[in-house]
Amino acid sequence: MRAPDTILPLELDRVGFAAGERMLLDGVSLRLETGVRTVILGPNGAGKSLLLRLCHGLLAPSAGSVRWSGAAGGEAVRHRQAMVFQRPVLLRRSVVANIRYVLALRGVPWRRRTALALDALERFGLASLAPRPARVLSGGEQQRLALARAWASGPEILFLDEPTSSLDPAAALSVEMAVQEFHTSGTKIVMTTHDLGQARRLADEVVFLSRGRLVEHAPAAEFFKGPQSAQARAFLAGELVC
Ligand SMILES: Nc1ncnc2c1ncn2[C@@H]1O[C@H](COP(=O)(O)OP(=O)(O)OP(=O)(O)O)[C@@H](O)[C@H]1O
Repeated sequence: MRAPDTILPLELDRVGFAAGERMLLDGVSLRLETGVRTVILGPNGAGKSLLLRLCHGLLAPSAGSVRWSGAAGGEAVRHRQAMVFQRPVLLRRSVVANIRYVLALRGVPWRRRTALALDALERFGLASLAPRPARVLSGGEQQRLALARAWASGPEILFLDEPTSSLDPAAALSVEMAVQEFHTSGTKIVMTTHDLGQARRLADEVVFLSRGRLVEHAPAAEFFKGPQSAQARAFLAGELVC
């Protein structure tokens, strides 16, 4: 059961991230609200993954601030988020044990862990694979396991970094359906993708980055119909490559 308070919106205030002399992200101010699916777009190297990692707390900004609403921060905030990567990070354990492990980290009593894990596997069509070693699953199954693991922890916000880029179309579609299921259940979605068809299907709003800067933040329908910036127009036309 989710606590009645919320960690959203997430506010980024003039966030920068530097590597040596190079500003990889610069001056990014952004407010991410609950209820809308946010898709981050931009050419290779624009800073999309960095932005997700900064939001999720895997990296600390070198400038500016990343602030969650109404929550104390630290572990309490981390436990209310989940992140799914392009290639899932799975333990050398069974499918069900991968989920039980995360539940243990979140302090779920051991008696409830198996039932919650099996329920999540069932939801993502993986129940029959529960006893298998996680690492022998196909790429698509591994990604669904990563999603089931995230589901079991009941996140308020789910970050996804190019979750379908190494999957075939059928597996990608099942990931999209899973993302939709999170959204319907009330989890805030923030994802990156290079698949513009997928972005059109999933996005309520688009954050467009280019060369480490936030160029547009707009409702998806507006962005795809008439992007305001030359960079976004070139990107949508397939002309902007960096
Ligand atoms: N920890 C790091 N240290 C130094 N440079 C980094 C680090 N992480 C990313 N970069 C560089 O920062 C830039 C932005 O990287 P990022 O992975 O965020 O881009 P992206 O928009 O996700 O690109 P892609 O679409 O290719 O995945 C790239 O030039 C990358 O090489």
